[in-house]
Amino acid sequence: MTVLLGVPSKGRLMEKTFDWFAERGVSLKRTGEAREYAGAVEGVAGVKLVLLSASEIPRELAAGRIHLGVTGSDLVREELADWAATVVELAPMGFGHADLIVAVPKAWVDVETLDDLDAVASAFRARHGFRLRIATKYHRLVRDYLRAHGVADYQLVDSQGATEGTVKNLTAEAIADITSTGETLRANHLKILRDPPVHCSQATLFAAHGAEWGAGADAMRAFCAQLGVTLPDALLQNA
Ligand SMILES: Nc1ncnc2c1ncn2[C@@H]1O[C@H](COP(=O)(O)OP(=O)(O)OP(=O)(O)O)[C@@H](O)[C@H]1O
Ligand SMILES: O=P(O)(O)OC[C@H]1O[C@H](OP(=O)(O)OP(=O)(O)O)[C@H](O)[C@@H]1O
Repeated sequence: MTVLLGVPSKGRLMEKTFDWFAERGVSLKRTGEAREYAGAVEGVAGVKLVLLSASEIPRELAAGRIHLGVTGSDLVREELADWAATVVELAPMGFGHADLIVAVPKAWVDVETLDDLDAVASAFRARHGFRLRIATKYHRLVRDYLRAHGVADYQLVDSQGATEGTVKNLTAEAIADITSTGETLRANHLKILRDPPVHCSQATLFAAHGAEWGAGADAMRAFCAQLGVTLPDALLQNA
């Protein structure tokens, strides 16, 4: 059986993933025509490359359709209800850093922390008759975070992109999104709350608990040894 390795199919995440494996003697390549999602692995036996959208990799791991996957740690936590029981973090990869944060309009001079946001949210509801809206695509992570910090009087509104624009467009009062340079927040007159971020994300190599390893177990052991990655004992116990 072949070990299936899921990797982001485009952009910076794909290129940096290819670099990370190359530094460890494994060559990952896109093959075929420019827009064809086909790939090849050289330098290790019994491993096949599967090119996927970064946001689909958590689901493919959970379904056991791939054995290994590279994606942002934020996406795994957001997409999988019980992520730690479903996948194992084999290696943080040191790129794709982004913080999932909550931000409010810069003009809200009295709001610097989640406690301030909670106070404003209660007042907002009393004044407007509806709950303060926070735009995000990270529903699970943001809901859990706000619950843990005692913020209750809000509603999440879905935003799958250009989230920082929702405040200006009057479809939300605040946002929760990832940021790396902070430029998009600044350009949209938003400021990050002072509390610790919802999550500090980076690209991570994950393995699926529920995948069938079969004869692929030996290839997996050799692959992890080559990558310098520690293989948790529990992972291959059913192989
Ligand atoms: N500005 C950024 N800086 C650093 N990392 C980022 C940035 N934006 C996104 N990321 C990270 O990249 C990952 C998402 O990558 P990407 O947008 O390519 O995935 P995707 O949603 O699957 O894309 P698509 O659906 O268009 O294929 C997330 O883990 C996220 O944290
Ligand atoms: O802090 P910065 O360096 O400005 O980066 C942050 C931006 O990057 C991401 O957007 P992406 O480019 O993935 O597009 P999206 O808005 O469609 O998600 C994120 O959603 C922010 O909008």
